Amino acid sequence: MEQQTLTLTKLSRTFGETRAVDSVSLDIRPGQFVGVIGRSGAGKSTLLRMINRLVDPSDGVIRYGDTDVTALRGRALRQWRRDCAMIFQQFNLVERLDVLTNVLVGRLAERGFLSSMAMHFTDEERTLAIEALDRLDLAPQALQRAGTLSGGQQQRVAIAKALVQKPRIMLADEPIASLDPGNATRVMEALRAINREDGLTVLVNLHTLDTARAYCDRIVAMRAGRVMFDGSAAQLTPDVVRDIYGTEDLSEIDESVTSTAARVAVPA
Ligand SMILES: Nc1ncnc2c1ncn2[C@@H]1O[C@H](COP(=O)(O)OP(=O)(O)OP(=O)(O)O)[C@@H](O)[C@H]1O
Repeated sequence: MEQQTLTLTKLSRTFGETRAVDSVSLDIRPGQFVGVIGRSGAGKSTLLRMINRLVDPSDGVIRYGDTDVTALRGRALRQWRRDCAMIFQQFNLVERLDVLTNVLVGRLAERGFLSSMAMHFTDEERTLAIEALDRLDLAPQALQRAGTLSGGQQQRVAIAKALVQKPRIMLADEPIASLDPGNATRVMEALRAINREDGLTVLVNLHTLDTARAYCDRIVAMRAGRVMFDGSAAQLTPDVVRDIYGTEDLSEIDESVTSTAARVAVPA
């Protein structure tokens, strides 16, 4: 499916006195792999949630090509949410259902209410779901209950579920924050494979700086709702890191950046 540039213009969201996102402007070109980093509370989740309209902006505009995403309502808004699939830290699967059914639930966004309720899927949809699972090395687990899989496997099921939605953008909100290093690496590699093979734009919030450096073409760093840095991993010097994390003490930076979530091995 043809992809367009996602443009955020002076996008803001306030919650009471808190400016969670404060006048953020970004252009995200088709096929980019963008990592959003910053301390807890910097506004990363709010930014992602505004893009798929789970949270409404207080101010500013989101455009996708010629479409004013901020103005979408009803059916057009549902279509947009299908166009930008979202992966969450907590996987959001129905644990008692099997893996294949969980993936097929990704197709429900296409349907009217009644056919969704019936949970009836066509052979074509089942094939699509199995192909997506196979890409993520999970076809053998298709009939297993989702709740019996490891966290990393569940997150890859969530990615398969997002893929059958046939999205144009993949948004991932701290997708590896609850995973051990091995599983975190597999999930990041799955996102990278989808980005490279399908040319899908990926926008991922990450706690860990080394993960962002290892996987992202472009790193956007936020602090107190604002973009502090926007560039490549190579441009992310220790001085910039100090600015982003707001401390002079580099050992404290290492602590805050690497200890709260899984560390990911840097691929060769
Ligand atoms: N629904 C809400 N109601 C009130 N305040 C909120 C709400 N959502 C976010 N905030 C506030 O907005 C600011 C940004 O939060 P956000 O979750 O976007 O940051 P984050 O960088 O994603 O942090 P984390 O990594 O902890 O998720 C924080 O001060 C947070 O407390």
